[in-house]
Order: sequence, then structure tokens, then C-alpha cells
Amino acid sequence: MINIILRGCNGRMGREITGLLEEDDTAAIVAGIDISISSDNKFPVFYSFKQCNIPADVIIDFSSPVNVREMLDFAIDRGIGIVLCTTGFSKEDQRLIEEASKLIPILKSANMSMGINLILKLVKEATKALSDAGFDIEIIEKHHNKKVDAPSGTALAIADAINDALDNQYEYVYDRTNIRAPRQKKEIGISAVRGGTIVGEHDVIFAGSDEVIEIKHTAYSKAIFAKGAIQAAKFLPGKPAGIYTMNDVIG
Ligand SMILES: NC(=O)C1=CN([C@@H]2O[C@H](COP(=O)(O)OP(=O)(O)OC[C@H]3O[C@@H](n4cnc5c(N)ncnc54)[C@H](OP(=O)(O)O)[C@@H]3O)[C@@H](O)[C@H]2O)C=CC1
Ligand SMILES: O=C(O)C1=N[C@H](C(=O)O)C[C@H](O)C1
Repeated sequence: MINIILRGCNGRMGREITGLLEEDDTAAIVAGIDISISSDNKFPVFYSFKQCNIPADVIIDFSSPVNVREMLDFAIDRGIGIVLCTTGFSKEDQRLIEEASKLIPILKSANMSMGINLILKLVKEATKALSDAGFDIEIIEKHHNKKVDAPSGTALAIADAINDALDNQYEYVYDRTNIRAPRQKKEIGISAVRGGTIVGEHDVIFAGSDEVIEIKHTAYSKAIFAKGAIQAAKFLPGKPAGIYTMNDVIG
């Protein structure tokens, strides 16, 4: 049995994970961490890791970048890994995460779905084939009206995969309203749309002369992210310290 501490247990993703694990005989939530209090949790919930004394094998985090250091310190102290699904980390947060990964295993993925992890590979191939032919690359992401970070962690991960294939020579452009000039070649435009209950859409547009190629992923439910996070939580315990991605889990 894999014992999980779920940070963000009372949020949208936390509740999705809780629901799926109720039907799972091989993993269970032993404690939750959340600043939002609820009366219907079937496990103890703590406001902060400082109050949590429950033994566990792994942490799943779907919450907020705020206080990431406290979670990292707790995991290092216990020698357990973290499945880090939260998005919107600052550069300093990312530095702390990298430091911590020298001591514990951390699986960090802005998107736990199988489809997006395949797209991260496909866009690299497409970029290699199309950038020399002069295709411009733009990413449009769409999410629900409750999402607080923009652009999505997934859009940034896709842009990073593309830029990696371009020797990291391209700049990201998030807003064209203050620029009165034609689009530059070495740009990746990233646009965010927020509305209603859209679960998550990512559209990568390769626009050439008289032809356009789009690679698009649509999430129809949050279950795809929750299933991936649970799979990762079963994979991580016992792994050596380091940074892991969903590719290590799904191959
Ligand atoms: N990697 C992936 O595949 C996916 C990642 N995400 C990411 O996961 C995160 C959570 O998403 P979602 O569930 O929709 O968000 P929610 O806001 O619904 O849930 C987050 C929960 O965490 C709580 N919380 C906020 N700050 C803290 C904190 N410092 N310590 C403990 N708990 C805290 C919130 O409380 P309160 O409501 O009071 O703020 C809320 O209960 C986001 O960053 C999102 O982008 C989402 C889906 C998929
Ligand atoms: O907040 C969300 O909902 C999602 N966030 C992730 C992101 O920022 O990429 C992943 C997914 O698209 C849903």
C-alpha cells in the first residue's frame, strides 16, 4: 500500500484524486494539507506541514506555489518524494525545487496527462522539420475561469520543448498590444484564454506560407490529470534523488 499526503486536498484536483483513490486497493491518502477547511474529509487535514506527524511514502501536490519551501523541508526531513503537479512557480521556487531534488526524488510535471506528454515529443519533431522552412510558432491555451496562473504551466512546458529544439534561441511573447512591429522570426507567441468550465486546451500552431499545421490536445475531464498523478505516486517511492518527469512513468 502506498501512503500519500495530499497537499491541496480540498481543491478541484484534490477532490478528483480523493474520489479515484476511494476505489484503489494499492494506494491511500493518509493525510491532507490545505488552507481551506472542509468537514467531509475521511483523513486528517492539517493547515500546514508543521502540524502533520503522519508517516507517508510520498506527497502529491496540487495546491499553490506559496510556501513550497515548507513542503520541501518536510519531504527532505522524512526522506520521501514529491509528485509536484502545481504550476506557476517563480524562478526562486524552481531553484529551491532543484536544490531539494539533490536529496529526494521529485517528479515535476505541469501536466499529468498521457496526451500532453506525447505532444511534448511531437512538437520537438515538428519544430525541427518546420522552423528552417520559416514556419512561425504560436501556442494558444484555454482554461476555466477559476485558474489563477497564466499562461498555463503546460503552455510554458510546450514552449520550452520547442525552444530546446531551437537551441534556446527563441523569445516568448505574451502580449503584442504594446508592440507596433511585425512579428519577429525568433519568437514563440503564447496566448491565454480563460472562461467557463474549460478543463484545458493546448493548441500549438505552426504557421507557414499558405499552410498551417496544428497539434492540439483537449482535456475533457480532470480525471486524466488525477490518474497520472496517482500513477506517479506509485512510481516514485524508493527512487534515487533527482528530478523525474511523466516520461519516466509512462515511457
Ligand atoms: N500538473 C497537472 O496535470 C495539473 C496541475 N494543476 C495545477 O494544480 C494546482 C491546483 O489546481 P486546482 O486543484 O484546480 O486549484 P484549487 O484552487 O481548486 O485547489 C487548490 C487547493 O489548495 C489550497 N491551497 C492554496 N494555497 C495553499 C497552500 N499554501 N498550502 C496548502 N493549501 C493551499 C486551496 O485553498 P483555497 O481555495 O482556500 O485557496 C485549494 O483548496 C494549480 O497550480 C493548477 O495549475 C491543475 C490540474 C492539472
Ligand atoms: O489549472 C488547471 O486546471 C490546469 N493546470 C495545468 C497547467 O497550468 O498547465 C494543467 C492543466 O492544463 C489544467
